[in-house]
Amino acid sequence: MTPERRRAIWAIYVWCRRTDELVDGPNAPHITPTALDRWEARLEDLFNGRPFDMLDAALANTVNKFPVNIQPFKDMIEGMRMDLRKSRYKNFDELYLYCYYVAGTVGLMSVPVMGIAPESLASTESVYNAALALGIANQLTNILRDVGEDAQRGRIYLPQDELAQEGLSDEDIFSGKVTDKWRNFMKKQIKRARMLFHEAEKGVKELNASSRWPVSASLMLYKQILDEIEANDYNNFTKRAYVSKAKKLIALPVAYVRSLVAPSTISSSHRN
Ligand SMILES: CC(C)=CCC/C(C)=C/CC/C(C)=C/CC/C(C)=C/[C@@H]1[C@@H](COP(=O)(O)OP(=O)(O)O)[C@]1(C)CC/C=C(\C)CC/C=C(\C)CCC=C(C)C
Ligand SMILES: Nc1ncnc2c1ncn2[C@@H]1O[C@H](COP(=O)(O)OP(=O)(O)OP(=O)(O)O)[C@@H](O)[C@H]1O
Ligand SMILES: [Mn+2]
Repeated sequence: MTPERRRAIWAIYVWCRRTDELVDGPNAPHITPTALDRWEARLEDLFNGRPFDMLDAALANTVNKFPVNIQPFKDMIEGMRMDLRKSRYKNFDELYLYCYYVAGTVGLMSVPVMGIAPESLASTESVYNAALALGIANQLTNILRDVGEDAQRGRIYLPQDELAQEGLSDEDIFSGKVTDKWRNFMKKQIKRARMLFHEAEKGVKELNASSRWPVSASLMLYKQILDEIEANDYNNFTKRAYVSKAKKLIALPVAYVRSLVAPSTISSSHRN
């Protein structure tokens, strides 16, 4: 990315990390909905050019330079409120909403910084849809990787109706035994996450040329966590799926070559 864009993404990353840290970090037990209201007031202040601290100032600078909207930031805070309120999700619709709040929003925050290629003929809406898909896919992957860890905190970020369809209950998650029922359930969840990564891939080539490589690389790296869950024979209860340094290094040149694909132009959109 260009140095300016890189700094902007860094500022967004830091704000997201700090927001997540409120509910997941060492101070989490003291975090009340009121504390999140205060965090939201700070967000509004920095969007109005009145940052509270140095890190807020970095984001204030970013929203000055790029046409970033405040809504996805507010939505992420809403996701943290949701996380404080509930620890079960009835169906995929409910889980999707949570994933939008805490991760789809990251895609919406990033596109105005990454920029859409000036020569792209894709609709703005379709690029945002791809960015949303990448956020949701990442979050679903994060959830599938962390099933055991989350269960230890009493949390199950999986659709209850789909667990039931497979004959699984909360108890099965807490006992953490890899059974055929669990493998079947996991196969379907992995398939859904891969579909969303595929949706996202279509959008990468529409981004500004300098932004394609980092997005393509992070997409490939995160998607590979799904392969590692399979390689662990679906034991995401006691084994943390991770992509080795070697595989990460190999992904970089592959992502680079993919990032050279040109955006859709008149000729390519008329191809079919
Ligand atoms: C057209 C197109 C494809 C555009 C690209 C759009 C784009 C850049 C999308 C980025 C998507 C992305 C990186 C989403 C992050 C999703 C995620 C995993 C969120 C985590 C939430 C909380 O979950 P949980 O508590 O279960 O997780 P932990 O166990 O605590 O990890 C988050 C932690 C929320 C906070 C998110 C971040 C800290 C990541 C922010 C990242 C960026 C701003 C970098 C984006 C840049 C690039 C190059 C991908
Ligand atoms: N540069 C990046 N590209 C793509 N995704 C990223 C990037 N940086 C962070 N993320 C996503 O944001 C999430 C949170 O980032 P973080 O750096 O805190 O890592 P983490 O794996 O969550 O670590 P921890 O287990 O300590 O919370 C990551 O799991 C990953 O999904
Ligand atoms: Mn977290």
